[in-house]
Amino acid sequence: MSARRPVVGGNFKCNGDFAFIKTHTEVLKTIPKNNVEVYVAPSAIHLKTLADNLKGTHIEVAAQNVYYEKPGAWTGELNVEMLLDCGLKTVIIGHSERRRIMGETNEQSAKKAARAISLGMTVAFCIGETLEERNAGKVDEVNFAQLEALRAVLKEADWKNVIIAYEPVWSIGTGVVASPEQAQEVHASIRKWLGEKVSKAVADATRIQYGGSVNAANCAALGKCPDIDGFLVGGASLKPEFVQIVTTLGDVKK
Ligand SMILES: O=C(CO)COP(=O)(O)O
Repeated sequence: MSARRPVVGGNFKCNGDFAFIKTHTEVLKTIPKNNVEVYVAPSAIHLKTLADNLKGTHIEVAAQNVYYEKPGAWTGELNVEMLLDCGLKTVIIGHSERRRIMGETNEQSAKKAARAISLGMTVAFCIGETLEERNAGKVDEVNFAQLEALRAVLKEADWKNVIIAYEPVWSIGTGVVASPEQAQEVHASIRKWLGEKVSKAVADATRIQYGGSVNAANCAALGKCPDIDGFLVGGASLKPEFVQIVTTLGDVKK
């Protein structure tokens, strides 16, 4: 067994209402307390309600995004202090939907991560290539550029607060999951990059989640890969299937 604790995140994205949050709370409470760390990220408007609902359980609530500035005149944004005030410890940063739809750059994503980490939060930092980039043989180039922006703003000690989420854009919400071989290959090169650019200790300790069309049927094969430490789940995290994904990962990582 790896020394890295498996970790599964559920990214609800821009879905759900308060009635859903209420019924899904009961589903989430059935997640077994095993060797897997679990966080779920509802929309900003549902954060406090879900955090209150899950208080005292082993399921952590995380945010999907945060701004990189201190509190101030930033209409429409949330700052790190607000997330902490909500009792949150983890925030997803740099999801491909933010990068590609909202136009967030590598540098902006890195600044968000740095500020969250400087105030003690853990960051699930998303990276990943498009199909066009993969077909052009640029998988490492794209992922390493996204990671390099993060490396540039962190000290070595900060990496203990980083989870990397490798989410190939072509696999997100498409039903086209990366094969275990494809995912393992990229996870291994990310770990090698960490070893070369940060340190061997950080490479060994940093958890790398796979994200993109993960479901109850494909998670066991992915979870058996040595460099896949867990998943960031989108669509399936809105369903009872999410419980099964956590259970299965716990079993394959025993
Ligand atoms: O983007 C994702 C998680 O952040 C993955 O989404 P899907 O699991 O719906 O493909």
